Amino acid sequence: MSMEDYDYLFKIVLIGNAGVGKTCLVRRFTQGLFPPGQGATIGVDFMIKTVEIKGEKVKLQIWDTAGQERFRSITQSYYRSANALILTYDITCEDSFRCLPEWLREIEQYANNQVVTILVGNKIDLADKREVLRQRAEDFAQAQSMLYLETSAKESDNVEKLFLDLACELIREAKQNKLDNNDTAPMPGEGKTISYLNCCSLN
Ligand SMILES: Nc1nc2c(ncn2[C@@H]2O[C@H](COP(=O)(O)OP(=O)(O)OP(=O)(O)O)[C@@H](O)[C@H]2O)c(=O)[nH]1
Repeated sequence: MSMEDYDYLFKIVLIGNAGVGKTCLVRRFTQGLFPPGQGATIGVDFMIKTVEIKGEKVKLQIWDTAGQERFRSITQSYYRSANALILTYDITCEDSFRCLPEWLREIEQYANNQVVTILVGNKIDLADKREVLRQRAEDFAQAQSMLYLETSAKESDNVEKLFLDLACELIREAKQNKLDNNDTAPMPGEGKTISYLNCCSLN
């Protein structure tokens, strides 16, 4: 495939506390594996996967950021150009959920105001260790106008759906923006509600 052989190019950035499973989600999606003994990300990693949605080729640039506080100034610089953010927490770790408002402040401060954000509760294979009820997370996501999905990188649960639904939403927005000719682009600081689209759900 040549460099130009795609219809859309989107940048997706994963953020969230250390250890919630961001790298495992990316590796499951891009390489189809669950890496044993995955170490902490240093700074930022980058992977590419091209998918086809309704006959259109969509190239996804996926940026996996380190959750550790000490890398925050590096990772913040990747927010600005993101088309979508995957804000991840671990359903077995209350702390990772409690930190979400802090992450939302980061998004508010550093991301572009058109960014599509999806909240992801990872590690649903560890159901008996769950600390954050699904309803609570759904309510939180809805209050913040975010999409919500629960995944397991380990069991490959909802991982394809996560990235394909996002790609689908980004295509929809790109087409809409073209139609609107940017007349209705939100003003800085104006919130944006995203409707959830299931147009290319796999399950
Ligand atoms: N049971 C289970 N464990 C998972 C899952 N996803 C990730 N893990 C484990 O959680 C730990 C952290 O995973 P990472 O993918 O490195 O987490 P991260 O969010 O990228 O962490 P940082 O790079 O430090 O920000 C590893 O031990 C993984 O094996 C999952 O879906 N289920």
